[in-house]
Amino acid sequence: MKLLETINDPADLRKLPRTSLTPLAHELRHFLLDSVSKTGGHLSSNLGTVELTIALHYVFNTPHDRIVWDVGHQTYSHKILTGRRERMPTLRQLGGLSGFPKRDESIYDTFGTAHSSTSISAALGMAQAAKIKGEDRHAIAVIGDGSMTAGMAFEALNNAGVEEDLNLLVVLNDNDMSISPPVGALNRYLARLMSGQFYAAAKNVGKSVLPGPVRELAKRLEEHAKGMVVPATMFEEFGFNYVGPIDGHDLESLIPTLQNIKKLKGPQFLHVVTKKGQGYKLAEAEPILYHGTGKFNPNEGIKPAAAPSKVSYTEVFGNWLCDMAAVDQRLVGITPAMREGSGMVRFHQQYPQRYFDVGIAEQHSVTFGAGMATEGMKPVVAIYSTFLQRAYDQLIHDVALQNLDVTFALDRAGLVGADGATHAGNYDMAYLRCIPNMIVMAPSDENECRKMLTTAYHYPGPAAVRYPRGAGVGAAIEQELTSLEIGKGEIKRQGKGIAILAFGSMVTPSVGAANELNATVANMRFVKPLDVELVKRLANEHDYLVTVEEGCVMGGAGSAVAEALAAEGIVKPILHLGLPDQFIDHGDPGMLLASVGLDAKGIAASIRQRFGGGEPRLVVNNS
Ligand SMILES: Cc1ncc(C[n+]2csc(CCOP(=O)(O)OP(=O)(O)O)c2C)c(N)n1
Ligand SMILES: CC(=O)[C@@H](O)[C@H](O)COP(=O)(O)O
Ligand SMILES: [Mg+2]
Repeated sequence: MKLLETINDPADLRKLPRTSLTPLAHELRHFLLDSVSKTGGHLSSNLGTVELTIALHYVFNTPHDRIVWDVGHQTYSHKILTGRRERMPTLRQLGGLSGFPKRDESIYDTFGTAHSSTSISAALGMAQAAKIKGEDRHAIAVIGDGSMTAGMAFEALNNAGVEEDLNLLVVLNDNDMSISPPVGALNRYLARLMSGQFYAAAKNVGKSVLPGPVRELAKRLEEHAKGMVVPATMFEEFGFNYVGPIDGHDLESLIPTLQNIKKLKGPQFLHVVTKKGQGYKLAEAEPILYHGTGKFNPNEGIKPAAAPSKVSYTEVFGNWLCDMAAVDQRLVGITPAMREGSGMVRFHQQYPQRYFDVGIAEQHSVTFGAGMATEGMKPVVAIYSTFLQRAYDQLIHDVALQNLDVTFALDRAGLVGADGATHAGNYDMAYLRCIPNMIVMAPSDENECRKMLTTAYHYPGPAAVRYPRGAGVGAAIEQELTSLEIGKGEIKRQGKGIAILAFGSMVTPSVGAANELNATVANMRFVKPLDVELVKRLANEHDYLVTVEEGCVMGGAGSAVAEALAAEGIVKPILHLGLPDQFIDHGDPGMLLASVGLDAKGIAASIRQRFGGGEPRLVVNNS
């Protein structure tokens, strides 16, 4: 029987002799590769945290001691060791295991994560609560070097370092990578720590656990060896006891170091060095490619896809960015650490001086763009809808209130599929349309996306284009950089009785539904400014109105239509279709949309259910 199969929870792991842990790590890594290659998922980060996960569960008394995993995309080993091994084939699928920690999935998932840089705050909260309640437990935050760049992580360090009697451990998992290569001064600083202070682990742990005279001797020897007094690390200045860097793949250093740290009081900081993709040569060589994978054959590795028939919206944006940059020197492209996902690789290559990866720092990315705009630059902030949530005040206070000319390219708008509720871009239409000065667009196809980006770019104030993950409908894309008339929608299909006012990705399924019902479909294009003339006309010419959007119904584009009707004093039966007031878990995007009635069939069914059944003027199937 394999070692891994004997472990159904960490208590089983803790019964193993130390000598079994290295073979266990080997089995676990093999299992991970095999499993992720069948389901897809975040491979390279998980391969890099195998030993760290084993060591943490081996040394600490989980779940009594709390581990909070930052981002949580590296928790597959943790899931496997905490009773979920057999469910790994369901990873990120409808009804299956989440790709991130979830409190309702396991008692070992102490805190839900997926947006980065929250772990230190959450673990500090847990440690503080334990102190108040008089409970003796450790709280451990495991955070990557990329996630460490976010302001929130430093807010938490600043708060934690003065709490001298808290059992808080921050483990910095430094693999010298974010999704793409890490950026900024922190990365340079960590590299300096790594190059100069490998002896420090022994120093700091030793200092704290050795008796006084021995400690003094050790200190003198160490200073003698270096010929200088070592300056405190930044983390020590924050009030942490800094230990490291140590090799995060060497269980022989990880386990004793953690055992020693466990005995210490007060905020501890352990710096471990790991390799993204460790143990799978292809992922080690190309950690970006293997950061998030689909299914692949592990013997062959990920193969370049045969030329896809449709381009993704991300590519539409990336191509537009390069084309617009070619004709306007003022254009600058900004990404908070999502170069690949946002389609900016080619822009980075072609315009390195005008490309800015600011790290995982969404708030900063927005205000940085605002600053550029004050000087006459034309910033384009490319950001996932879900991550812009982080920068809401910056959007209002720094951009919109000053009516600054910043273009927002909001990728991953709507349901995203395998990443689930944490990454879904469900709220942007609601949270953007209420901000004065903003204009907000949602394309129904790829060509319209390009035109909307141009429209947003030329609009001399804040403007957002929100487009979904993945491919569009396969529309031909014109190469010209042309704008749309602001605030104007179009009739896509003329019918009778029912008018469907559709936004963005919902135009195509609405046409499908309208074909069944002989309804009119309007592609509204603008969430803001809304085409009020079109709304009035549709209301006058039809008996029933339906709004459809891939965004939250509450406060979204449909609400804008209802508000416009009310303002005009028009009373009409109206049905709002969109994402319900609930979080929607991971799964296949098409299935998820169908599950909330946002495919053609579901839209038609909802309309029938609401307006059918004897309503005299409803016209169905009479085309
Ligand atoms: C707030 C936020 N912004 C961006 C992301 C996207 N993202 C997920 S993992 C990741 C890189 C994290 O790097 P690191 O913490 O070093 O972990 P590693 O992947 O190297 O293990 C990024 C940018 C996110 N999850 N949350
Ligand atoms: C963990 C994380 O936040 C990212 O890796 C995210 O999963 C990327 O999503 P996309 O695959 O949509 O770029
Ligand atoms: Mg990293």
